[in-house]
Amino acid sequence: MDPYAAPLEHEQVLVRRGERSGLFTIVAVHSTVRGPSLGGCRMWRYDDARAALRDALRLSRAMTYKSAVAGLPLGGGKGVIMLRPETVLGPKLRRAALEDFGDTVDALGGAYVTAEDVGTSATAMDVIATRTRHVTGRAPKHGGSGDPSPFTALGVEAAILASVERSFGGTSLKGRSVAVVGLGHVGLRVARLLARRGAKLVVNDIDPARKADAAKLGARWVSAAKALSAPVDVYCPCALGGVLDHETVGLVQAPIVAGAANNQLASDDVAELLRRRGVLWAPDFVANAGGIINIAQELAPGGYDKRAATVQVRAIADTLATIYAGAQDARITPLEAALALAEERLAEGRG
Ligand SMILES: NC(=O)c1ccc[n+]([C@@H]2O[C@H](COP(=O)([O-])OP(=O)(O)OC[C@H]3O[C@@H](n4cnc5c(N)ncnc54)[C@H](O)[C@@H]3O)[C@@H](O)[C@H]2O)c1
Repeated sequence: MDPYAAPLEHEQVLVRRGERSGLFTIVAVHSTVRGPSLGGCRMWRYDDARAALRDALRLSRAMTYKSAVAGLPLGGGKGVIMLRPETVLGPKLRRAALEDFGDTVDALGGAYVTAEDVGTSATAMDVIATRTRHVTGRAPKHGGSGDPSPFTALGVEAAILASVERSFGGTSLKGRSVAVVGLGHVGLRVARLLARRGAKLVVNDIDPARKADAAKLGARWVSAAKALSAPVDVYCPCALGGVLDHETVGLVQAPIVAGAANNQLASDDVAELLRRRGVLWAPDFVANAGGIINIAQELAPGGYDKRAATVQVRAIADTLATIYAGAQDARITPLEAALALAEERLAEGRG
């Protein structure tokens, strides 16, 4: 059985071949129960249409849970512009594909609102905005909130503080050690925030060019394998997903895992393996919601307000504390507690 199979429980899935680019654009609207479905537009190479559709289905579902747990008045959706392995993406074709995607978004009449994701940027959102008004994450000069990464990083910091408080009884990071893997847009910012709080850092990135950043932070550079099994207080995955599976979970020495990466668990049952090992895992879709919380502010009646966004992002710590307490009371994993909270909020939306 395909371990990554996506259940079809969506409200709408629209697949269109773009009239300008000839490329397939897909939008999956998982839920609009709490509000318009919001999720990024991924421009990515796929071997076949099934893989592209599966991505849209899985990621849109995850967005429903992420926004519900964060208490946002939003549902979950996701867009995909499907490139073929052989597609040569010059500036003309890129623009044509983004315009085509804009038409697909517009055809949904506001049920889906797009944002940036892997392969797209604030500039891409400006192109999409020539075809539809259902766009967020545009550059600040266009009234948007720009790059979401600083807010995602702030949310991960809040998640780490809540986890440290739960495990050690205080939020001070002085003398605490953290292994950050992936020093990209989010990870490097997280590392900076933690260094400022006095944490000792162990870091890794697949890209050796990041060693200079590590040196500036006074962080110790180790291999990815060493970072995973480092005897630190917190393991903070900020690269790609699937890092914790049935094999790697046994290597984790840190009592806390909290990071930005999406889909950290290769499968949901890994959450129970972590619990049995006494590892506190901050569900990824709770810890990394800072970016979407910030973007949601663009849709607020008064328009984008950075200060309000910051307050809401910091509240990820409170959400996580509630999830941890609920998990302990019910003797379930933080993942199950987070999903239960999401279901509760979805039920409120339906009621
Ligand atoms: N950017 C956001 O606002 C945001 C929001 C929510 C979730 N996320 C998730 O957080 C993660 C990081 O996002 P980002 O925007 O910083 O991406 P990014 O591409 O800027 O950074 C990822 C970093 O990880 C490194 N990397 C990749 N594979 C690696 C590996 N196997 N071992 C070590 N390092 C590796 C890359 O070299 C890069 O420096 C992703 O999983 C993303 O889906 C990001």
